[in-house]
Amino acid sequence: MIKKLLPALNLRFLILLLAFSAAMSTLVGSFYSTYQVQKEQLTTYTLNSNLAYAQKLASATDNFLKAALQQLAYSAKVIEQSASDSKLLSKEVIRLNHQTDSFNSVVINVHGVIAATSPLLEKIIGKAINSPGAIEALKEKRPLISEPYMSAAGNLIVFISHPLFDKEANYIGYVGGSLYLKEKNILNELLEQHYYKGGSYLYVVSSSKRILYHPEPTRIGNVVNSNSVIDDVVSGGQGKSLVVNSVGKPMIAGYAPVALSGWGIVAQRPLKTTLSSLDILTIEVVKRTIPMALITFIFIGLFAHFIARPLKRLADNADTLDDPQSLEKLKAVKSWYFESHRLKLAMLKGVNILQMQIGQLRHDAQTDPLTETHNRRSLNGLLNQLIFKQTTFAILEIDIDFFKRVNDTFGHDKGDEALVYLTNIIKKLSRKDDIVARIGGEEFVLVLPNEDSQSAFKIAERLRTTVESSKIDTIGYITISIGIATWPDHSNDIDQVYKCADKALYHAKEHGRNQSVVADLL
Ligand SMILES: Nc1nc2c(ncn2[C@@H]2O[C@H](COP(=O)(O)OP(=O)(O)OP(=O)(O)O)[C@@H](O)[C@H]2O)c(=O)[nH]1
Repeated sequence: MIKKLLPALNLRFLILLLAFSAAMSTLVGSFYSTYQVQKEQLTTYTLNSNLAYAQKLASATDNFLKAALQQLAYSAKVIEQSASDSKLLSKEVIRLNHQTDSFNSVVINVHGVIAATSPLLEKIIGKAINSPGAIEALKEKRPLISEPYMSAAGNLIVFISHPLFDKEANYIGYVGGSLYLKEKNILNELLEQHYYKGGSYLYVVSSSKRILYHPEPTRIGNVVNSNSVIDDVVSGGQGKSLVVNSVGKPMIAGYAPVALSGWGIVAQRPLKTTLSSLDILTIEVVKRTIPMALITFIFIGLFAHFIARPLKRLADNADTLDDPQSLEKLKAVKSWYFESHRLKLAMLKGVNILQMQIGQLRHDAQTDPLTETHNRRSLNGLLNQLIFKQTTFAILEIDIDFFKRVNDTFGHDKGDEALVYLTNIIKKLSRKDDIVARIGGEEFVLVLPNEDSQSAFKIAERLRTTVESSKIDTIGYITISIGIATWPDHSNDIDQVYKCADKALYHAKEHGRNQSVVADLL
């Protein structure tokens, strides 16, 4: 299994993999952390701006309500001058109505009966009023902003009133006005100045968590429970928070209370919208990063190639160190950095030693140790090469005569010296392309390429006579017998040629030794 995997996992691939994963994790990591930091900043910024906006609107609403109460207080003073004067009452409520343009105005006497209205509604003048706001105002006898309530005509109303007292400080009723929350009024106008972009909106709740203002009119009048922001703002708290709105959307909310009425103003923006610009920014950054990343990867690829190349070449050569050309191939490897250079030097050293040893072994395997001539195996190889090249040749099979006697008389060492001595004579008389081999104890072969029987015989005779006439210091004179055969004249089969030479040599021995004999043609 591992062996199967190994070829794919080359160094270049591993460097690429490492560089790619490092670059990718750095990129993804930096994108992620940048995104997170910016998301945090954007969220915090939106939280803060929503809080600031809610505070601003809460204060504006507070001022609006304060102004409304002050206007009522002024009217109350005017009315208190002459509460029984119905003309004055009418005049003042009309003036009040026109002054504020925020709500209608009405004067109620101590019995809860309507004394004057603006706009003028004659049919209700003199009638008792029993709306929750009116009842509350009569009961409280103080400047009051009522809880919102639903009127008989189905309007959501907040009733703002100021009590009336006579000169003796007896309570004589109140002057007040209704603010119709679902209709266009100054409160709506104030709130609608809000910039509703990207899903941002704000809403106002009463102290009883009823929605007084909402950009979606159907929500007005609804009571909102289980909302931490509303719970906090109606308790007078202000702050900022991530909340989920009534339709399950995460929102970034800022909220502040309206001190005078106990209402709460919540400004919020969908988290998704807030972050969408960040998503676009991130995609843009990724897009712009891609070309640079590609260039980097190409650069890494090239670099990986240059790092891996010398090691790959060295590894390729490692399999064929016994190849005679491996030394040259190794030298050609451009080992441009420290480790590859060290490796190359070590391999060169190894190859040198290996090839020297191989050379020595080859030499040993092919050479006769005593005479340093070819042995039989080497001779066969060389003859096969000649045959392969169709080079004709003659074989001289040379055998020392009565060599046993030499050994017996002078000892084996002297016999060895005689063998070396004979070798030197053979070598001296042979030409560059001739092959000298020792194939047995005192048996030699001299191969003469491109020689026929005749010229081979002449050379054999020259050799024989030279030996015959050369005195070896330690043992005196020796003679040799030579059998001669040629390839392919005697046979195409090299074994048969040997046999012919053998026969000729045997013939020489049989007929008095110290002679050269050419084998008969078969
Ligand atoms: N000194 C020495 N003697 C060897 C070596 N190899 C073989 N001999 C000897 O060579 C001799 C060969 O003897 P024989 O085969 O009887 O032949 P010969 O005495 O030369 O007689 P003929 O060949 O018939 O003339 C033997 O005594 C071997 O011991 C060697 O390496 N060194």
